[in-house]
Amino acid sequence: MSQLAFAEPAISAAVIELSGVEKRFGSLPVLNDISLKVYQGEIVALLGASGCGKSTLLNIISGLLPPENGVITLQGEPIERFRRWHKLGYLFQEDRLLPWRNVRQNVNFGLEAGNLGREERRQRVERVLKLVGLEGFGDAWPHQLSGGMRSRVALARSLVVEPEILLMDEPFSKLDPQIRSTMHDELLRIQQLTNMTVVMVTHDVEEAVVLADRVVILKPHPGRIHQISAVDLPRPRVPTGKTVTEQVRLLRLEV
Ligand SMILES: Nc1ncnc2c1ncn2[C@@H]1O[C@H](COP(=O)(O)OP(=O)(O)OP(=O)(O)O)[C@@H](O)[C@H]1O
Repeated sequence: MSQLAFAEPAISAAVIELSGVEKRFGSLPVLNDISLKVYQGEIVALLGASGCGKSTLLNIISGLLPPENGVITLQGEPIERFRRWHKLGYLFQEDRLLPWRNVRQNVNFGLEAGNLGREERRQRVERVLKLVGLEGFGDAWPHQLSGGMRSRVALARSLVVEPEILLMDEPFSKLDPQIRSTMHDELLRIQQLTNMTVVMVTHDVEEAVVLADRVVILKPHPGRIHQISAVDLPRPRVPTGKTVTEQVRLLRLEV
């Protein structure tokens, strides 16, 4: 792992670029001078102690929350001009499934803000259900599903828009370790297929090392970038493997 602060990969133009981003809530400064570039097909983990502003930063990248200062561009467009509904997927900590809708209808929810025709929507939903391993479960209801399956439905709903950027806020943190690990594999498989750019929030160092190409470590009061580390281990990364354990130890010293 490169311990160089602000290490950046030598690849194409940034898909996400933040420059001098600041955020306050009332008199509380939450983010201070955040500058970061994320490149096509990268998985970047935002890692840090509770309250350091990880979720706030993700919400700013998504355009849900305006910053006080700073510039944000997505694929070179100012964020307010970025056509969010079909380029950006957002996966939350809770699966947020609607209990009165079956699996297919929950996934279709991701498309309802757009202007695709009924047949195109139907095909996309079926395609994405297959992609996440839920083929044949379209008619099931949320209450009939295990935690892992619910998590797959939420992932499908965020992928059905075929996003170029996927933002994830600790989506697997409530799953038990075995299912969590399966979801990590699934995410990596889908990312390889689609070459999506992924920014994920986590407070789990091991999750960051297993999934990310780069780990951005934030420190609190106010939230700021402390270090950016490239994780250049081969995949698949085994959480209990020697190299991963060593990286986890090194990053833990920084968090
Ligand atoms: N809507 C809000 N209004 C006021 N303060 C807020 C709001 N949202 C977040 N904060 C505060 O901003 C700070 C950063 O919160 P944020 O949720 O971004 O941190 P985090 O690193 O994601 O934390 P956690 O790991 O616990 O989810 C915290 O002090 C929090 O209390």
